[in-house]
Parts: sequence; structure tokens; C-alpha cells
Amino acid sequence: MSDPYNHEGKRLEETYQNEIDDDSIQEYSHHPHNTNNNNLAMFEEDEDVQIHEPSNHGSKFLSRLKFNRKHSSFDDDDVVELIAEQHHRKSTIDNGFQYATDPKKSLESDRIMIKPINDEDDTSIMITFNQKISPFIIILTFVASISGFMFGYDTGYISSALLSINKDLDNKILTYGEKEYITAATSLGALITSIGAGTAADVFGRKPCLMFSNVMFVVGAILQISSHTFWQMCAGRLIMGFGVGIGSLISPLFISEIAPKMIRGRLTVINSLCLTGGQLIAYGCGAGFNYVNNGWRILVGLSLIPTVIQFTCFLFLPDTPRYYVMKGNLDKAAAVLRRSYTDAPDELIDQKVEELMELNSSIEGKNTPEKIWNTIKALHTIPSNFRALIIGCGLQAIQQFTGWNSLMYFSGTIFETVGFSNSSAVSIIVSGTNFIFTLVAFFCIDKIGRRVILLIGLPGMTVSLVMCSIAFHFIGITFTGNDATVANGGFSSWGIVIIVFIIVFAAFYALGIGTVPWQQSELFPQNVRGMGTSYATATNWAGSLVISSTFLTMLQNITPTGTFAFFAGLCFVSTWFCYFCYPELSGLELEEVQSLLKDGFNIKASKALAKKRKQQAAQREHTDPILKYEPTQEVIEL
Ligand SMILES: O[C@H]1[C@H](O)[C@@H](O)[C@H](O)[C@@H](O)[C@H]1O
Repeated sequence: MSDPYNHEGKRLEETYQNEIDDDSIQEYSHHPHNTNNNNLAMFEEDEDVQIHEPSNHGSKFLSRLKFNRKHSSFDDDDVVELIAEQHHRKSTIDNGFQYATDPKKSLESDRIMIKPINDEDDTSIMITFNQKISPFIIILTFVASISGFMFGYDTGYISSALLSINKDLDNKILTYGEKEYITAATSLGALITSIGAGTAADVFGRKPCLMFSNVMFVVGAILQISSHTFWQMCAGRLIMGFGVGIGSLISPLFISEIAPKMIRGRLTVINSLCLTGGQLIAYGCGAGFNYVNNGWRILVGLSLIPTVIQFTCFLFLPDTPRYYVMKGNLDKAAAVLRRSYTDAPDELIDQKVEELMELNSSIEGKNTPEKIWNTIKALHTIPSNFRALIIGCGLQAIQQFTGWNSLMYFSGTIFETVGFSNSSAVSIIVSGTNFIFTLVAFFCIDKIGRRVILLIGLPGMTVSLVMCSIAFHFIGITFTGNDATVANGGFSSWGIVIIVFIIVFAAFYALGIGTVPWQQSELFPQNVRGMGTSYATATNWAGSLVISSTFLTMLQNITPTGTFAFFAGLCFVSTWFCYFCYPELSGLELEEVQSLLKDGFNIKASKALAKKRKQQAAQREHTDPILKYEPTQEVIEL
């Protein structure tokens, strides 16, 4: 057994070497399926020791052992106990792990089977049942991702609309303050609904909430299209924001609940791709309608198309199996699973429903308010939940407070100021970069890892912002009231520096902090996930609100140089936050995330574990490709 990870720095390998002359251990160590790199030991001082033979779909050997730690350090007795347990095929239930062993199996096969402890676990029945992804899951993912598209389109079109509104509202040119209100109204609306959306999704269902968001989109858009006053426009943007807040939280949640584990991360990024794609399309359309009289009304009107499509599709599509199980609607859950896993035999579907019922552990409480209160308590008082909360909210805050959205929302205004006549075209390049690098993130997020792309992205953003800050200094722009005065008038080489580095900034942003925070659901265990992701999403919208409502004022009061330097400073500090607090979570099982966060952020341990998981996945792919398309024997026999 080589290279098992030991939390306290002591290598399990050495312990095994000491014991190797014991017959049973020899047998265990040299078992044909017990190949190198397949074992993991995690040590918690005076707590549990877990020795994992990580679930390995690719091989016939699937076991996991966990036993209580009796000694302050891992020693020979523990090894002996582990081996004994494996050999005697004891059935134990220990801290939520259920080990089902089959006495009929021959000793040679040496299998110990377990039941999953949550539906993110690799041992989960349908998840282990590997098959090609069904068209039904793809359809559900894309229909849910329309919410991502709406999020992007509705936050994206405002930049162009602000340029072309002219005197269409109250018959006067909008002040910077009024522009900020119109922009910020959507973030405010989104903030309000995101706070309760997680709970509403559990009470009313994911699908009804998304359909309700469609109604908000329609009402908001109609109010804007027909508005001739500043306040009606703000009201329309606020109501549209209600829809955006609900969609931004529930769409990734919906996708994560229907997606098979092995592609869950990527399917969630599809929502981000639709989001950044929506922003890009909004900029493209914005450029087209810039010079059309009342073109901004058409821009808003176009947003009705996707929302009507989503609403109509959902009339014919179901909710997630997990939601149906939560409500005791087992037949519906089974029907959705049957359509999602077309090759799965009925017994597997039934087992999956049973599994979801077992996992349907919710927080105790006699009524909804009591349950909500207990969930809030669990989120704050259980250390691993609280750390997850710090990471989830921290990343969303960083995403917003490093200033990207101010560029998104006001890029038209900025580029116009530095001398670009077709500022919308430049904005398209910026949002196009955002979209393309979200696509890059789609390919990197599991392979290179979330932590690595964050730690590449944030320093890159810092440097880009410093360069912009310097360039703004040389251009010498000052904002007063409604006017921007440029000392070194017109289009200059410093203007080019600004554009180039805003594009570089966009690339580094989209690669890391633009995408990773939306993987937030993996941080939380099932029973606090709705609430935890609500907190994180609300942090996102609070940040967006603060930034979008203060950016132009900041430009006026502390100059563009000061503003960009301020964001650069925040990026720099954020890099260190991620360095110290964000563990590598790619490829880890949910339970592993929880145990990692139990006594600290455990960055080192997470890196070693993620590396090991990657090696195992590569090994599995290399050695047992056939099993990728078949249900594993162990699972069928469970
Ligand atoms: O992840 C998204 C994306 O990066 C968008 O471009 C941005 O406007 C959003 O605020 C953010 O949440």
C-alpha cells in the first residue's frame, strides 16, 4: 500500500511496513484489487480515523471502512483492526456509513459493499450506473439554463440601453446617479428574492419557482418597454431583478439535482456559459439598436422571447426527482429517473428512489419556521458548515467586489469617455472574452482544478487593474457631474492600454472567479444546501448592488485611477483569501468536502486528495474502459 495520505504527517505506509509480516495484512496488502494509490487515510486528532478504499467503479473492488479512533496516533492495532474487520466481513453501521457485506461471496473476491451516504457519493446507485447522458437530461439542463441566459441578458443590455435612452425618460438626459439607480434596481430585486429562494424551492418546488421568475421577467419587461418616466423604468428593472434573483439560485441547483455526478460540475458551468452568452448577445443587440430611435425598448422586448420559451417548456417538463421525493411523490420521482436513465432496469430505478428517500434527511422541526430556524443554527454552529459558508460567501463577494460588473454595466460609458466612437463594439469584445474564457473554465474546472484556476485568475486580474489605473492616470480623466473631461483629449495609446488590459482582466476573471463561485452547492451538505447557497447568492447580489450603485460616483470622487487601484487592492487581498481558505474540491466526494472542512480549511490535505482522485480516475479510465458504460456488478447485487 503506497502513498496513503496522513493528516498528521505520519505515513500510513510506514505503519503498514511494520505490520507486513502478519499474514492477514500481507493478504490485504497484496490483494489483486488492492492496487497502489487506492487507499486513503485521514487522521483527526482524538477523533475518527477513516481508511478509505475509495469507491472504484472501474474495478470490482469497492470498499470503504471507517472506525473510531482509540489512540492519539495511528498505530499497528488500528491496522490490525482494519484488516480483521475486512477479513471477518462484519456488517457495521458507523456514523452514517452502512457496510453491507455479503457472506455468500467467496473470500477471493473480498468485497465489502456499502450503501451510499448521500446522492453525491460515487457509490450512489444511479451515479455508479454509468451510461451515456440521456437527451432528457440535456433538455432539462438547457431549459433550466435559460434562467442563466436571462440573468446575463438582463444585466447585460443595460450598458447599451443607458447610452441610447437619451431624453426618452422624463424628457431629460439621465444623470450618473439616475443611471446608477436604473442599473442597481435589478441587483436590488435579485438580492431580495435570492434570500428566500432556497427555502421557496423546498416548499413550492424548483420548477414552480422558475416559472414564477418567468412571470416576473414578463411584468418587469412590459413595465420598462412602456415607461416614459425614470421611476417606472426603475420599477420595471426591480421586478425583473426579482426574476433574476430566483433564477440565479435555482437554475444551478436544479441542474445539480438532475445531473449525474461525473458531469455535474460541467453541466453547472453550462448555466454560466448561457449567462455570459446572454451578456454577449445583449451587447451585440445593443450595438445594433444603439442608433435606432427607441432601440432600447426593442432590446428589453427581446428578453421576452427566452422567458416565454422557458415557461412553455416547463409546462411539459417535470421537477427534479429529489423534490418529488421530498414531497413523498415517489411515482413521479421514479418516472423522472426512468426518463433520465433510459437504459436502467426498473429495479435500479426503484433502488434509486429508496436511496433518495434515505438521503432525504432534513433538519428537525415541528413546523416550517422552526425548521428554518434550526437550519440557520446548523449552518452557523456546525464548524464544517460555517467554513463552507465563509468560502461560499467569500468567493461570491470577491467575484463582485473586484469590480467586473462595473465594467460590464458601464463599459459603454468608459469606452466612450476614452475616445471610442463605437464603444458598443469594444464592449462586445469584452463580453465575448468573458464568454470564451468561461468556455475555457468549462474544460479546466475539473481537470486543472478550481483552486488552481482561481490562483491564476486573481493575480492576473490584479496586474490588469494596476495597468488600467496607470493608463487612466496618463489620460487624465476627471468626472464632474454629468461630464467627463479628458486632459489628453481623444483617442490615445493609453486608451489602447486601457482596452487591452480590460480585455485581459475579463479573461482572467472568467477563467476563475467569474465561474468557480457558482459551484457553491458542492460546499454544503444536503440539509443546509438551500439555505447556504441562498446566503452565498445573496452575497453576490449585495456585492453587485453596492458596486453598480457606487461605481460612477467612485469615478467622480476618487478618479478612475483611484477606482481601478482600489479594485486592484481588493484583488490582491482576495488572492490571499483563496490561497489560505479555498481548498481544492475538484473530484472530491461531498462527504470528503465535509470532513476536510471539519477542523480547518485543510488546503494541503485537499490538494493531496484531489491529486489522488485525479490519478485514480486516470488509472480507472486506462484500465477498465468497458465498465464506464455498464452498471457495476456490486451495485446491481446490492
Ligand atoms: O458569474 C457571473 C458572470 O461572471 C457575469 O459576467 C457577471 O456579470 C455576474 O455577476 C457573475 O455572477
